[in-house]
Amino acid sequence: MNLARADQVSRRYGEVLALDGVDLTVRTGELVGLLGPNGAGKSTLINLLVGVRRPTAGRVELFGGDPRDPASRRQLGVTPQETGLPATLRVGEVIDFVSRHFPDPIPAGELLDRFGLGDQVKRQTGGLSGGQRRRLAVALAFVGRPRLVVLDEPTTGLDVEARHALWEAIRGFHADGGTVLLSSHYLEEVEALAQRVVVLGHGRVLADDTVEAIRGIVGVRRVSLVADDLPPLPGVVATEHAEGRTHLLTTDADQLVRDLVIAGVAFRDLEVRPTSLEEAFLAITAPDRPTAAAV
Ligand SMILES: Nc1ncnc2c1ncn2[C@@H]1O[C@H](COP(=O)(O)OP(=O)(O)OP(=O)(O)O)[C@@H](O)[C@H]1O
Repeated sequence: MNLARADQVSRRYGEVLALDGVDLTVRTGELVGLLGPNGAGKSTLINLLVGVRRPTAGRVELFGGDPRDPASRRQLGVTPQETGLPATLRVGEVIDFVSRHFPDPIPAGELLDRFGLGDQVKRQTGGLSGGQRRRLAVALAFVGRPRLVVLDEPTTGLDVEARHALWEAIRGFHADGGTVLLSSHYLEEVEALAQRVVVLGHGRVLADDTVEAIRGIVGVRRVSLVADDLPPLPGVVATEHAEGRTHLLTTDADQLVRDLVIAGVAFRDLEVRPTSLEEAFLAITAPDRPTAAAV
């Protein structure tokens, strides 16, 4: 069953086209990562799917209905990117307040243990660390035993330990049959959690595939050098020329450098560095861009 669906969805904010013809389907039992650089449109897509905003064009569905209809959101848990907790309320009181909205909430103690906050129940939220506050905000999405949880950059600002505690909680929910859509800047986070990855860039879906397939694409490196003439080189997925340098995008930089040496290329100023997600995707998905030509 489709729990959330976007069908040719666009969203404009004045001059900015934040989403441009996006298709996305989240099915029961999936753990889907939404990956993309700043401004790619991740939060906008999430806000449309959970009914906070309306699309400019296209259709959005949640549990088969309109996300803006409260009835469609009964089995949904959400943690937005920015959250605010009343500073003077205690952790237990916040959970109690949210729990009262649901017929069968998870007991506060159990929820807090799951999120590594078991000893914080009596603390005022204003006295929590930033990481503890974020974990509480994420935990609140799970209070009502939702079928679908949507988390917008759940681990931003968390240290490694807190991040891993949160990953465990998300994995536990998924292992019990829960469905998750989470956005992230971090490939590492999506790799650790998701089976399927949807990559957004400039408001478009650049890829929608398994983690393995996406890793293959974003594992691209940039071998950059100055050379007068280059022979055809195996393993180069795109070539760019800029400011007198040639940039070769490849999935195996070591082999490419060996091939350059074997071919006797008189290169100078060699640099090897990872491509950003955005660079890799733009290079691979838009081979007819003026600066990138598939070899
Ligand atoms: N309320 C708004 N008013 C005007 N422009 C907006 C608004 N919300 C988002 N945008 C613009 O829409 C585009 C997509 O933003 P969005 O927040 O969806 O991206 P994102 O992928 O979630 O980015 P980030 O990773 O930085 O959170 C950006 O250009 C952003 O500036």
